[in-house]
Amino acid sequence: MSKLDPIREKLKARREAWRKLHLRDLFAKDQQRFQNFSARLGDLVVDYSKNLIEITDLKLLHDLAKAAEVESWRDRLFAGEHINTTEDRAVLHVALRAKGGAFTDRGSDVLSGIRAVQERMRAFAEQVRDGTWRGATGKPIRRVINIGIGGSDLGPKMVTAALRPYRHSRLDMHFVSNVDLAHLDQALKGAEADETLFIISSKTFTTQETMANAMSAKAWFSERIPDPAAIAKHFVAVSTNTKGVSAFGIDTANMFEFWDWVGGRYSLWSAIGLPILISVGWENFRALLDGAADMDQHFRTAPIPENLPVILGLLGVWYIDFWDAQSHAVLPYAQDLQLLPSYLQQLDMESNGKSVARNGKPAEMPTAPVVWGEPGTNGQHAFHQLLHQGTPLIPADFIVVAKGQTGLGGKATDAHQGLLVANALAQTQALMLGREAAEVEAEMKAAGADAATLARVVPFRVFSGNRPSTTMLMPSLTPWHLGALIALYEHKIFVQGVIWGINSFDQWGVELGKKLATDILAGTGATRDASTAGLMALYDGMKNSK
Ligand SMILES: O=P(O)(O)OC[C@H]1O[C@H](O)[C@H](O)[C@@H](O)[C@@H]1O
Repeated sequence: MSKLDPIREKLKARREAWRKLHLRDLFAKDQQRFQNFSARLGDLVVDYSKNLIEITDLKLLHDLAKAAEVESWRDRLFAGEHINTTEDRAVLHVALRAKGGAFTDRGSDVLSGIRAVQERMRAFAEQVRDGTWRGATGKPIRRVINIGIGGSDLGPKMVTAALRPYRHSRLDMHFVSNVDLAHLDQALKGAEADETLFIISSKTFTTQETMANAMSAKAWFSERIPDPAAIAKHFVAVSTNTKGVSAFGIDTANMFEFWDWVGGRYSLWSAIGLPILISVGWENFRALLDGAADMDQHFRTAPIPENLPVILGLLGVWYIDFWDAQSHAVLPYAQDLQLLPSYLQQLDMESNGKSVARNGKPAEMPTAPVVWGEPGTNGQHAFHQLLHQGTPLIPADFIVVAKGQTGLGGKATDAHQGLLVANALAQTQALMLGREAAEVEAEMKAAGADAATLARVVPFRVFSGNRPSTTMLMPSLTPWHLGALIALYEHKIFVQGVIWGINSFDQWGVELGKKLATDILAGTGATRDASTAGLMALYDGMKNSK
């Protein structure tokens, strides 16, 4: 029996008690509910009062965190212990953004290496930005194409998109991840070889898709500029694999290094962030790191009841383990955060999408949810129907930014932003309050509806309410706020991994498919089962048909 079990039993009982509770009543009863159930880091405010919790529930959840030793696991992470046991690695992405302090792996300092690479990245990015980095024909770079996948794509792509107003106007940023050649084709459309910089980003420098895209990019480039010496001006690499980079034909002088203690999905703070740095410049990149560093410090020092990542982690555990929630919606009310949900899909689902605990036994409780979402208000006109009236319980994060960043300025920005924020708040209110039959009836009667119409329509216009949401509010989407927000999710996911007793930092689940794809390419894979054999035969026919 786990020492968490007695607390879990109490939480189960509380979940039963909730069958008679409604958030509408709790808000009516407690004028302080917002103050009691919100926390902040600086001006990043997290309002979790519209969640299905009372003080009793929160206290039990805090007990759960304590019993799972969240604080000691957190300290082990920051101390550089090899908590990624299956790969025997430290988990030190926090060192990449640290403002100072001491971070070691196997007793050696890691900060000096981080600073040295940051200096090289900064110098290189500065040259690309100010135009002193010249291409093969002496022109400055206009297009940057990052070739990478998973963690070597999603983080830099999401952040570069989110920091749109901070981007360098001459530099057009593209991200190619899919091995479908259509993706590279799109990025190369209209590109001039002598004005294009390719960043080949791969921790391992063996990832099939990235290597295939990098080879094709090199072939495209060499067709246009056959001089082998030109490669050094147009191709740089970001990797932990020096040999692989040299073998590919990139001068290691043009390689930006990182280390095995940086997990792919936690790597945007490392040299993998080079496209971000090139696009927004050092000051803004450093502000992004600072936001994350400040969240790290908060995570390290804030007591559990005020600790944002712990609070969010516990709320997720509450819904997944005790309310049978299977998904979690991320709804940024900021178009520039449109890629945040897909970024968080990898962060959360690749970290905690596991069913074997650290001790090699089956996990005791359900683990990571399906993470999904779209920017508001778009989602309201698509899937919010299900959030409001569907059968599953879907906790949702609403990310709200007070000031818009359109650059159009003036009244238009204010008017649009007013609409956007009103919609975000209205959604959380509607989910929480719901709408009872009596209210619907009264409104319809006042509008002149007869008894037959009421009978036909009222049940369909009822909203149960009592549907949980968390609102994260910030003044504007600055690099600092974005850094803090990403680190908040990183640590939330870590807290959940600790409570579920799983290692959030390996990803064995992605291996089998890679191996089988290799077998299928080699022609040995189709013999394993009739479905694959049948599909292969059809595929062979289709690809050869005229
Ligand atoms: O950076 P790379 O070594 O090319 O890896 C790219 C990605 O592919 C792997 O399969 C993992 O699932 C990801 O965690 C990783 O980010």
